[in-house]
Amino acid sequence: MKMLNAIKDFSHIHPDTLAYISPTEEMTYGELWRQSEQVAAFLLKQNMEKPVLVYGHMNASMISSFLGCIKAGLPYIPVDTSIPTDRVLKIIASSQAEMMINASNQELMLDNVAVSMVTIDKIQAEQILGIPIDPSNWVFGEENFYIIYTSGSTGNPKGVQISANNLQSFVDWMIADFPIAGGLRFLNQAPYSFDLSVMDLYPALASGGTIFSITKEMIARPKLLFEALAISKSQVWTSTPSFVQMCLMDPSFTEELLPELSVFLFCGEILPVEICRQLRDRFPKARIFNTYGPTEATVAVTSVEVTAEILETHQNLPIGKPKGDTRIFIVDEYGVAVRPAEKGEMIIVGPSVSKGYLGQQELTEKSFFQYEGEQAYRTGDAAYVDQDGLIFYKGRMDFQIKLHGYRMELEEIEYHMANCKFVKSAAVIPIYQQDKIDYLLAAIIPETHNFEKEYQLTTAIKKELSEVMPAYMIPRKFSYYQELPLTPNGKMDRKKCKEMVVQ
Ligand SMILES: Nc1ncnc2c1ncn2[C@@H]1O[C@H](COP(=O)(O)OP(=O)(O)OP(=O)(O)O)[C@@H](O)[C@H]1O
Repeated sequence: MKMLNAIKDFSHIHPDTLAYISPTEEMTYGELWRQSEQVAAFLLKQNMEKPVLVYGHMNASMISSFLGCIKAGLPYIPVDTSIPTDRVLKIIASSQAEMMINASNQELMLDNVAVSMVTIDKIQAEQILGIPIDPSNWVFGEENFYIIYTSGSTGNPKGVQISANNLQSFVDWMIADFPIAGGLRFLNQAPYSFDLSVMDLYPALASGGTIFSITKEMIARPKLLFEALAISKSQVWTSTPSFVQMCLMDPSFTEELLPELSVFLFCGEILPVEICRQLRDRFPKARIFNTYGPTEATVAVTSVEVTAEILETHQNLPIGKPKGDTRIFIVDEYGVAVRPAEKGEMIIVGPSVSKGYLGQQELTEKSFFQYEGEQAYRTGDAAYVDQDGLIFYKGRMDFQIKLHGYRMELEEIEYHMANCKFVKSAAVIPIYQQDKIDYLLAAIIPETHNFEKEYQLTTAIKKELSEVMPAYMIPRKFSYYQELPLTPNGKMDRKKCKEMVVQ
């Protein structure tokens, strides 16, 4: 595989360059290559065929374990320590994994499970023969490189299989179409079980860059987070919009904190215009990109640079245009292409589309198909294309709700709310009575304001909303909070928001 060969060459020429830094650990390219050889040799000795679970949270040895699995011809499944045990068990059952590498410093107790656990220390302590690993063992072509589990609407995790070819197509695009020169520092916010992390991990390693990780403990304690950012020397920022929004709440989140930052890459959620305006003010030298994609098409497949002109001319930011090797069609409910500017479901066709969900034939057939000899995926995301060929995301089809007979999208309401003068961030929650939605409730982090009473603030927000949306879409009740919960992946946690507001 081209990418793995690039990492190999770089490790041999620059063994002392840092591949990975966290405030508690460092790992050079030489060490990364050596440790991954040991992991591979250990795995080859076990003579296994099933994917290998790699458990941990932002540990350097997670990365050497990933590469070790790949060199042994086995795909890996990243499992972050924040994933509840019950879900880990479901992932083990679904993947039929026989081995778990524990790269964390904490023990994981799994009862009655036929999976062998091994720590990195144990692997390193073994006398292992067979190094260097012959590249003929490496994962290759359509073979699976990693399997990332997404939650799926049923609550049962779905294992998205990403092949070496899928990943290579993504990495080639990142390096060719984004300002990612060799040897940059990449900030890593997303845990490895979330595919947004792939956006920093592999472009960094494939270009001789360095990954700087921030842990969930830091994210939970802004003081630690800002101390880490201050020493990170980050040049490429990759995160969800929700995460950067949290950072923007602190006035010290400016160019002075991160003087070398040159690129912001966003993915995973709607990127509000207001966030980009603030970023342009605070980081005037940095370029901002909005990218879009589902895990099923390898992280991201569209992109747009959010320039001053785009910001001036758009109230809703586009998600951009597809990468060169990929086509996106917008189709109606019968699968027929809609007319230009009409809304429909996005279908992604191209070499980074996954072969499907591991061991779930029926689910795979529902969402994946072949189109003109290429793999295609029904995203479940609504969108339209404007006359310049820019795609605009219009929410998830399954976030569509019906209230008093009107069909509407919760994300669209949230989007308009986030653009209101007095709103920093908002989640819109449908409140049910029996099986029917009774009304909508908005959970809001307000901007600083001078209203004496909350109802005055509510009136002002409702007035602003009435200028951009019909009355039936405006939430009936408003609640105000200091912060709204995020998922471990850094996206807005709608489930927790709901629990919070209906208490
Ligand atoms: N730039 C973007 N703007 C708006 N929405 C986006 C953007 N990028 C991604 N998304 C949304 O995120 C979805 C992909 O996210 P991901 O593959 O992580 O799965 P998820 O459904 O968010 O999470 P999970 O299935 O694990 O609960 C896309 O289908 C889309 O709805």
